[in-house]
Amino acid sequence: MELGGGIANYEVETRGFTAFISESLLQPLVAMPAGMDRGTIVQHLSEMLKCIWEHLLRRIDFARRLTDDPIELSAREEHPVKAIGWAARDQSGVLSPFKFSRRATGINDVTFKVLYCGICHTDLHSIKNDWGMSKYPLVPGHEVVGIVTKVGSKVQKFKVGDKVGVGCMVGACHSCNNCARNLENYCPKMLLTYNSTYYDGTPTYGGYSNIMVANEHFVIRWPDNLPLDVGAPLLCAGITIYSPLKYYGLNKPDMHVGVVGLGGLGHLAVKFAKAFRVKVTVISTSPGKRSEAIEHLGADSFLISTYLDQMQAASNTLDGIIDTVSAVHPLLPLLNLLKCDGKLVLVGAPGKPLELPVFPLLSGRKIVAGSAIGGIKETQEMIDLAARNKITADVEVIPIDYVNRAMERLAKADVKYRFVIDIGKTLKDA
Ligand SMILES: NC(=O)c1ccc[n+]([C@@H]2O[C@H](COP(=O)([O-])OP(=O)(O)OC[C@H]3O[C@@H](n4cnc5c(N)ncnc54)[C@H](O)[C@@H]3O)[C@@H](O)[C@H]2O)c1
Ligand SMILES: [Zn+2]
Ligand SMILES: [Zn+2]
Repeated sequence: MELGGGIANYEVETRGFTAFISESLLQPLVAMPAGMDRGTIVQHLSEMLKCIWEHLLRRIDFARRLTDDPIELSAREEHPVKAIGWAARDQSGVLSPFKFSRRATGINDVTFKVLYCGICHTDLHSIKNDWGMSKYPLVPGHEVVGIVTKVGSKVQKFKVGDKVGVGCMVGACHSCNNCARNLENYCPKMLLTYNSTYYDGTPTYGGYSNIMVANEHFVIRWPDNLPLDVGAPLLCAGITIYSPLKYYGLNKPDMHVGVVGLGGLGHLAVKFAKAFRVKVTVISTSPGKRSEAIEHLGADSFLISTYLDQMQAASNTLDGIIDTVSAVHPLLPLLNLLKCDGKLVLVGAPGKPLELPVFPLLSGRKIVAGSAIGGIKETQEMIDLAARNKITADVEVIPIDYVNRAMERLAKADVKYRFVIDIGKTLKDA
């Protein structure tokens, strides 16, 4: 079609959308294929554009289906809600103030003011790129609690003023076999609270920030009698040990369970196992943690993993072990503690592979397994159970500007047992 001003333009129409091909775009192509007439070139170009249109439309449809929200393929700068947080910019892991934006509250979204956020060792692995998949700037934090400030028109579970939490996930496909079993945590399309790319193409940012926006499916109702600061770590550390205790049948009162690594996850493993009336042995490299484990946390016994006589005497006594250690460590001493059919469940996530000796597995039909957080339904169940049984984390509440020092101390296991950032009172716009 011929438009005004003497410039030839061509029109391509698909599903109600129209694209114009300008003469200037055509020039380089006209020059290339010798002997091809202008009409054929336009035809090829039209086909190409149609393909691109179809592809884009399919992506938009897909994103809409997933969230049921009106999706805009917007750049991150275009999000309307101004947010502040602390981000790592590279694998030095140093965190510093960061301005960014969050999407407006979609029809299925809950927006909340963040009050507290726990510091998980995963945050430390992530800012340091221990697993080789960190994208910067990276705003960590997946033990996020606060108060709802806005809800979308289709939101059913929440209203303004409610206390809520968000853990490690903010998206899943809702149609795969794992989602159908309430195991969004094992959905191949699961989106993490930070370091993932959301359906609109923007990065997800975690809870070391003043505002969160999340689809209500991924928001946890907060029980009235559960304090926010000591409850926040349940959203990752709590569910990460609760889920395998249940799934691997280690929550029966006649069981004897070992807990390896008495940190954020480990101390909650002891508390939940005791709530299940399970016998608990803590296995640690630090003799100094004995009285803490037994007198304070209620463990029944304590082993030092490097004391061979103690470990030998305890061999063949445990039904299962929850291993929360964040660094490479030997598995052989742990496998020897298991009874026949015993299960060693790894939840710690060291950056390098562990060595797995096979003979101790064969001789006792033992199992080495893994587990990652838990589904949303199970997380809600765990939070409600924790509130009923008054299970909370032992925390050191810190201001946001202490976060880099806290990371250094966490790397040395110098915290009892979880740092929690007081975001509400200490994160201010500079
Ligand atoms: N599977 C999951 O879904 C999931 C969820 C949360 C955290 N994690 C991972 O679990 C691990 C623990 O997280 P956390 O927040 O409890 O960390 P943490 O630092 O609070 O606790 C780790 C514990 O491991 C001990 N430890 C460290 N190196 C050791 C070694 N070489 N030998 C023996 N003990 C050692 C420390 O003393 C500490 O007590 C991390 O790797 C984290 O990324 C996994
Ligand atoms: Zn975590
Ligand atoms: Zn899925």
